[in-house]
Amino acid sequence: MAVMGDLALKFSGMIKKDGAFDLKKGVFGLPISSHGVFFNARKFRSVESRIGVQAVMQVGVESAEVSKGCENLEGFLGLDVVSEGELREKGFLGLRKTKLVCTIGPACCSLDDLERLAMGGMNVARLNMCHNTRDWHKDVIRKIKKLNEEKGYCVSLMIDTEGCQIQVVDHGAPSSVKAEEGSIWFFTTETFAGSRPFTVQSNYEGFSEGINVGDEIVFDGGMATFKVEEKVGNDLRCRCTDPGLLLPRAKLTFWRDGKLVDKNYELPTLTAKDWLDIDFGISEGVDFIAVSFVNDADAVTDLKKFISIKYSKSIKVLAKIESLESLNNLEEIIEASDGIMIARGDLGVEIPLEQIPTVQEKITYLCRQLNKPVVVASQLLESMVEFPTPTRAEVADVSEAVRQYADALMLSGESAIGPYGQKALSVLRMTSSRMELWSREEKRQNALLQRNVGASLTDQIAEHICNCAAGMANNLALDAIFVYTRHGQMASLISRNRPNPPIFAFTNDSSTRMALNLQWGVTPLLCDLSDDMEANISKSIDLIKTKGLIKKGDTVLIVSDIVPSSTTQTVFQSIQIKTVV
Ligand SMILES: Nc1ncnc2c1ncn2[C@@H]1O[C@H](COP(=O)(O)OP(=O)(O)OP(=O)(O)O)[C@@H](O)[C@H]1O
Ligand SMILES: CC(=O)C(=O)O
Ligand SMILES: [K+]
Ligand SMILES: [Mg+2]
Repeated sequence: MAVMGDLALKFSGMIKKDGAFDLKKGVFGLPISSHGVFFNARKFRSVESRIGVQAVMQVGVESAEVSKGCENLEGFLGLDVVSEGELREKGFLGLRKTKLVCTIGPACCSLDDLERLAMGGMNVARLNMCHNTRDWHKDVIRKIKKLNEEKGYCVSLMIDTEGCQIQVVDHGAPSSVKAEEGSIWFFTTETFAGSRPFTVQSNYEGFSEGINVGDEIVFDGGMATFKVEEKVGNDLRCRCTDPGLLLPRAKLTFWRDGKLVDKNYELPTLTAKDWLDIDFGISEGVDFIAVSFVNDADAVTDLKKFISIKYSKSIKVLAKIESLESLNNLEEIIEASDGIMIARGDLGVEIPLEQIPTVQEKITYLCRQLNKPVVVASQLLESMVEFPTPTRAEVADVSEAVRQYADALMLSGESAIGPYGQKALSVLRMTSSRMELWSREEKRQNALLQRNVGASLTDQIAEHICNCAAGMANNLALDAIFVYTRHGQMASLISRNRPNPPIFAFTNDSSTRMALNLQWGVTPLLCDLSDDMEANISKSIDLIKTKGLIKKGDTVLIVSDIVPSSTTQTVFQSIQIKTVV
């Protein structure tokens, strides 16, 4: 623990221009050298599934591993208590489609608080590694796992890396300083204790490199602005041109002729502390890693390789879109990732605010096209950090994200530090349910076009089956869609069509179940799956009927992509409709 503490401290102090990269190599070098020893079935599947028989063999290896942990699922219907309650109360069409992510912080970290959020519809709990200690995060993770195991909730866990950006060093008190118009300030990397009048210390050694006289320095996307008047060695002498508050850890951006001077790419996406946080998260069993300040696909690809080689397990990697550079490489980043977070907070520091709505719409559209879940994050209900009711504009913003068919919405400070976290969650819940209903009534999903994403024939067949399934379920006004899936691919392909009936995804892989928690309209269930598809179907229908959740006359559409573990059996991709008798 002492080592972790030291590193954390170092990185919140000064970013060395090369130090962080060296450390990253150190962490990464270890698993790379063992490449070839740990062959991972999942990795094989994605690469080799285009080569027929071999793919079946590899999937066979994996399914054998997977079923090891699920031996006692026979006759068990792993439906979470919240979905079950919602289903009983509101029926199939009443199930909420948009998923909800809550950032956990000091205002909601007791077991009771967490349970209230789980009951209120939190699908994913996000831990921002920028704040607090690993022990604090460990405690939250364990509490959530306890709630899942002992009380039947199904809340997935996400860690969000700190990353690094050019910031003002936090000297402790005073918490903020006012800069008056025309006042002269020095920007430096020289370290000093306490605060020094008219001096701002940056955390990045190279902050002034490439910056010219006449350039502007903007605090936190517009809190205050300075014009560079003189370069003095590594320091900058600046005049305040737009007065405002200088907060500790404020983000610094540099502008020339109205355009951002992009210095982010000089910094590593994953610092040494981030790698330690990632190791910590994986060993604590989190389901998602959200990577801050991704600039290109490489950061995501490297991390996914690292996880598959070192841990041989499936942990979903989400790329956070919050830099100008990430917008330039958007499509390759989405393709490389398991999902995207539109991190509007930091994004709004790098691009003009008026561009955020169109950028958001473009990203949500592209993610759906490429079949990757997308989370819309930051300031959705910002006023609720302080007040018990949202502004009308905030409700309109939430509705707009739902109208765009985002998979998930995220609370930040509203749940982490605000006193009205549960209320904010219920505002998200009610607002999204309302917009979902309107979208169904208006038949808006009929206009959704899908891009073909499958490369192999098998993948293309799966995709067409899912598109047809969604169309049939809507046109025939069926009650529910059941999909049997080991890796969640079919469930996500159906979800992509945003169909009216709820999608129940039956899987025997608990990591697939937790990952599907972020997917629009999918209720994941953990159950036993055999190679006998007909037996799987009738058993799950019986179990749901026994619980009184489905009744005689209900009609369900059933989709399956279970690939049998024996190569002598054929791949079972099917679509069928059953009326409950
Ligand atoms: N674990 C925590 N401990 C203390 N404060 C927290 C914690 N998590 C969040 N907060 C507080 O909640 C506020 C909003 O949280 P959040 O983590 O979403 O910040 P953010 O700045 O939007 O995210 P990021 O740092 O990834 O850009 C933060 O300013 C912070 O004060
Ligand atoms: C969520 C986040 O990182 C942001 O909005 O900046
Ligand atoms: K973060
Ligand atoms: Mg951010």
